[in-house]
Amino acid sequence: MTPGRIIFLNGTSSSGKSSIARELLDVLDEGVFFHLAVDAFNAMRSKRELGAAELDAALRRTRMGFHRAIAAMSEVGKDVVVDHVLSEPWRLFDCLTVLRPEDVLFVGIHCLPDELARRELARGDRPPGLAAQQYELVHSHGDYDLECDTSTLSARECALRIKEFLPHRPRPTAFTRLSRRYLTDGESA
Ligand SMILES: Nc1ncnc2c1ncn2[C@@H]1O[C@H](COP(=O)(O)OP(=O)(O)OP(=O)(O)O)[C@@H](O)[C@H]1O
Repeated sequence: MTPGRIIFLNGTSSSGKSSIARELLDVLDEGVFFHLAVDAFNAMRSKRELGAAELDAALRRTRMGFHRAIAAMSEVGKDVVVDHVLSEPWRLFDCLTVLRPEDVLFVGIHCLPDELARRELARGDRPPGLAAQQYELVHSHGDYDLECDTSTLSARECALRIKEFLPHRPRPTAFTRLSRRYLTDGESA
């Protein structure tokens, strides 16, 4: 069975990942893509109050499960658009461990800090300062197949750029280069 393609969108909160993922499902007309969002996985959890340590452990395992769900969908031939925030090094390392690197198109979603703060205030459903706190962390590995800046492009325009790029993605992929750096050569983040 041919593995499904994985379009992996990584950026801070409010950078526009979910908006791009929705547009991608609309514009990608070859194959059937599924949008897998880390937020949606977190929202599946029962709402029982947890202590700080228990919550941390639950969130970590939820993310590990999320990474494996992406791998499982791709393994059974489903194409996926992933919407994630790689704000801790282990999240990227875990993805590098469980996903087939050649199947991943790794897309950095950027947005200027002032615009992120404006969006956070306007949407009102994210704590102020969340995006700023993640800003330096999410792109620290510094390698992508493609990057989009939503300060200047609409979600639709980003989706169209990704669609156009998908058949021409370079080999080795960014995930392959990152696997070599972090898993084979043992570089730390
Ligand atoms: N390209 C864009 N230009 C202007 N506004 C945008 C753009 N993309 C998204 N937005 C707006 O920014 C807000 C956050 O967008 P979205 O939910 O797509 O971000 P996200 O990265 O998925 O955030 P989170 O990780 O917090 O769920 C929304 O109000 C959305 O309408």
